[in-house]
Amino acid sequence: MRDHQPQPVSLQQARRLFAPWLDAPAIVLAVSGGPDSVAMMWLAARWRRALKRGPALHVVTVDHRLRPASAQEARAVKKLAGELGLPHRTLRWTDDKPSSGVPAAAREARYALLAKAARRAGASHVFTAHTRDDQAETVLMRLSRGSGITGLCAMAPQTERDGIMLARPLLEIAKADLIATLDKAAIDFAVDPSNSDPRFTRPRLRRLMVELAEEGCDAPNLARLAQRLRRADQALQLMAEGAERFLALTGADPRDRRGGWDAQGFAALPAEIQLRLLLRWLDRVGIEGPAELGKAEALLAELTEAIAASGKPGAPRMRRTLAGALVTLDRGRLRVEPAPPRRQSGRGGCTTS
Ligand SMILES: Nc1ncnc2c1ncn2[C@@H]1O[C@H](COP(=O)(O)OP(=O)(O)OP(=O)(O)O)[C@@H](O)[C@H]1O
Repeated sequence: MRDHQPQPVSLQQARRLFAPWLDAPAIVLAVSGGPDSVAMMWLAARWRRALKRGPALHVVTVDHRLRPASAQEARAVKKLAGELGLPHRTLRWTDDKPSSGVPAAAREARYALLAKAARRAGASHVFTAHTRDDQAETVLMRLSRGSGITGLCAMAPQTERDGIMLARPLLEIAKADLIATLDKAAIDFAVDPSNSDPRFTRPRLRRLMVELAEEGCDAPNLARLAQRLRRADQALQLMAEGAERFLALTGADPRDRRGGWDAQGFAALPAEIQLRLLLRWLDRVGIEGPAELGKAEALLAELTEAIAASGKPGAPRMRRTLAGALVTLDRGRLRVEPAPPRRQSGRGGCTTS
């Protein structure tokens, strides 16, 4: 294992990290009171002060009211934001809490509140303080669920939600460096006990990572894997778009009853591109949300066999439903259409989903 010697993040480094957002009109900093987001607030405030121009910064804390200390933590963030000359708002999660899946519901509510706060502040972006360690944990979590290439890309540096860009400027920074930054500046932060509660997956993975790191499977390597896969994923996505335009030349779009793609042309594409096209059309046409990767792979394997056999006499037609879409192979044409409504009883016999 290569030991990482924690280093405070310098102003010069902060300038490089935040530079892509220099021309944003305003930015909401999502600050929970934990070390990562407090360090982000401190660094962004120094960056903004040194610039003497750039986006207006607004600090927002969401009080989920799940722990007795949460209101006090929000007040501590407000106090520090004030000392740094930044406006601060606390938004409370007032919805009824679900009986299960509280962390996921809290996350969903948090992002909705942050997007609302951004719109109100005229901000184009919300910054969260996800670190390289969070990225590595996400990769491990996805690995343990058998994710494919796209899933293993883990968190993107920037994504869009409800017209607001969610940016993660610290995704390449080690958590230990952010803590060293706060230590050096003598700034206090909150410690959320649920971050080490073994009932949750992430804390368990965090513990596991200490052992994995001994074998070289450490946060820098896992985060690097995510970065490399993101590059590959983007390239494959472009190839899939090109292949789709090419297939469109061989027939109408796959929803068209009289058209559809030329099945042999589809089968000649690399398997990964076929899979991406299938997933894309299932998503566009189906009404049940994205198809599961494993199910789409199984369907593609069946299609590949059926297309190979389709030139032979007596080759059967193929009809399968998945994720609310109907995939058919008939007389050399491949179609993906909305699935007809399901029959209440009886044996349909052609359902893959
Ligand atoms: N209650 C909250 N209010 C505002 N922003 C939050 C809140 N919880 C999380 N965030 C944002 O989402 C990011 C990731 O959340 P996560 O739960 O992983 O971090 P955390 O445990 O709150 O600690 P830290 O602040 O050290 O990241 C945070 O860095 C922060 O930017």
